[in-house]
Amino acid sequence: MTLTSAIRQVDVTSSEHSAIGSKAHYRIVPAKYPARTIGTVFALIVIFAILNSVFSNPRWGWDVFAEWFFAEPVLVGLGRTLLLTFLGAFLGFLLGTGLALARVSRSPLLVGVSWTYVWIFRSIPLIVLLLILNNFGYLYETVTVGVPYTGINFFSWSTTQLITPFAAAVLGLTLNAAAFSSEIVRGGILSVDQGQLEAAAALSLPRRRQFSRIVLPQAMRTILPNGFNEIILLAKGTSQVYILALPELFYTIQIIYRRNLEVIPLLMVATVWYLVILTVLSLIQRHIERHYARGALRNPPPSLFTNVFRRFAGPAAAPSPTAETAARPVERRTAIAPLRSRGGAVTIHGVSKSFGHLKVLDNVTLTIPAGSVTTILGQSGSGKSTLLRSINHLERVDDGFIAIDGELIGYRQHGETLYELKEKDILKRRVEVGMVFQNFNLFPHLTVLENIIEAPVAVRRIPREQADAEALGLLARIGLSDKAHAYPRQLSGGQQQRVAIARALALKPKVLLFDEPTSALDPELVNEVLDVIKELARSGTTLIIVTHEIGFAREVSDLVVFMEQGRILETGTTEKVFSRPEHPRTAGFLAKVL
Ligand SMILES: Nc1ncnc2c1ncn2[C@@H]1O[C@H](COP(=O)(O)OP(=O)(O)OP(=O)(O)O)[C@@H](O)[C@H]1O
Repeated sequence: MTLTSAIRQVDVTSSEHSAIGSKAHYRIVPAKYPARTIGTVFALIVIFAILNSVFSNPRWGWDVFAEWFFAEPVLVGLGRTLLLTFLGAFLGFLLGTGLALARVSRSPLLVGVSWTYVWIFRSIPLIVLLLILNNFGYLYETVTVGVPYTGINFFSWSTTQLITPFAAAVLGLTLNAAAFSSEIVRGGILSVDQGQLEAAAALSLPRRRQFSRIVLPQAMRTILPNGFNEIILLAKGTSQVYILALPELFYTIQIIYRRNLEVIPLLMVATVWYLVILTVLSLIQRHIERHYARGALRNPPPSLFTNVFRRFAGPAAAPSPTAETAARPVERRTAIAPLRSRGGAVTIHGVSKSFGHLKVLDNVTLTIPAGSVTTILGQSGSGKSTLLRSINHLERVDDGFIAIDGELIGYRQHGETLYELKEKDILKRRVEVGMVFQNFNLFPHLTVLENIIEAPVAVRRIPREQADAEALGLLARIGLSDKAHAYPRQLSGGQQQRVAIARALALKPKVLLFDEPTSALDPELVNEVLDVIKELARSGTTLIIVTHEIGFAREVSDLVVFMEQGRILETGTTEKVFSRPEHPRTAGFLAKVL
């Protein structure tokens, strides 16, 4: 194509555009999909043919169906099916959750017990298990509670009286469901990102709270679809208790059709009741899944209720969030006032750490003055992050110790010996050290405000109103007041990292650790985070920053540490390290990056 023809073509296109732009309203004709229309018509014909055949064929016996559908014995059987399903699912998931926790615990004994349980009970067919439990009285005539091997007994029952057919059914269904649900719950726990646990631990949340508030709600997204599958299988599986002559829904139906020989209509009674049970379970599942989907999607689809409301009220009735946000004035950040009068002094003494044969920290000794800003520089893999994570004991060191204001993190000293603290005591000491991660590690199922107040409320026991007020103050300082009720996935990377900084600050730590806070950000978002850290540098809190942003390190640091192969090669003021590096490796590194 020549240049003139190209220009002519552009002219034609732009004149077409201006013709389109001149008219106010157009009729929009939707695209046509003939194959889709033919498919829909075919499906309607097939559905009509099936329904017509089902309702016009007298052998289906719909009159008998109507007679028995609400009959008392059927409803009693249905009630028993529902009770067995509820008890089996509830107790099964309770036991299954315990087994899953045992399986992911650090105790080899608990792991072994859980693994063996799942291995045995997933192998035994339910029907066999039910029969064994029903015949337990043959194996053990009495069940006794007492002190073993002493002859001291408190209670004694006859096994056949204790394990009735109903108890055997509940026990069998529970033991069976527990084995399967344990794997479902374990799958859910494993699906939660490791960073979430680290962030919860860095915020000093107690173990139980880490599980109930952070891990479980996120694991539920994975647990729920499989879990409801298991409950639905259980609801249908209850029909196997017919082997114990227990008249649940299906067994009742069998008794009736053996008497009146109306097999098909009565099987339809059972089928329709099972359909009703499954429909109700599916609706419950949908509702619970929506609850646990909080924050999982950037733009969650509206609920069924909202859809119906919008249809009747018209689109204008729903407020437009974009209009609302647009109307808000652009917020300006206010300077970050000192959060505490004095940061903590950090003493790192003779710290070494290996991963297998790889020595990652080699006899590191460093003193960081209270209220100072220290940046740790060095090539990739030199041990910077490991040193930082050792300061708040996220990484356990092999040798040496780290203290904040003279108080050891992770250990108790007695004479020449250091005793490692229990996890709950480590969590208490960790409150003094905040941490901001490279990948933010915000809790995606909690709003920005909930992320920030989680630790102050759970760890420092600050009343909710006060925690909210302080969190809103922090959000104003980082210029994100209007995002208090947004979920992390609805924020940009830079905004997420600013919230992560606010979350760490909310505990008012003496020392704040930054692990490459900008390396997961697009270049244009880096400055907004660095600006917040610069403000913080004047706040009195001790900051220790691992970063590859050399210009920023030069501007903000009081102390610069250069690491290589797990050792500190050089430490000094910014002026000294950047202008007159002593070690040739430091000079080489700076020459490369500056
Ligand atoms: N959990 C672990 N298991 C085994 N090796 C590890 C583990 N964590 C870190 N390492 C290794 O330890 C060394 C130091 O890692 P570290 O993350 O501290 O380096 P870094 O200086 O922070 O690097 P970067 O700048 O690339 O983040 C690396 O060789 C790394 O592969």
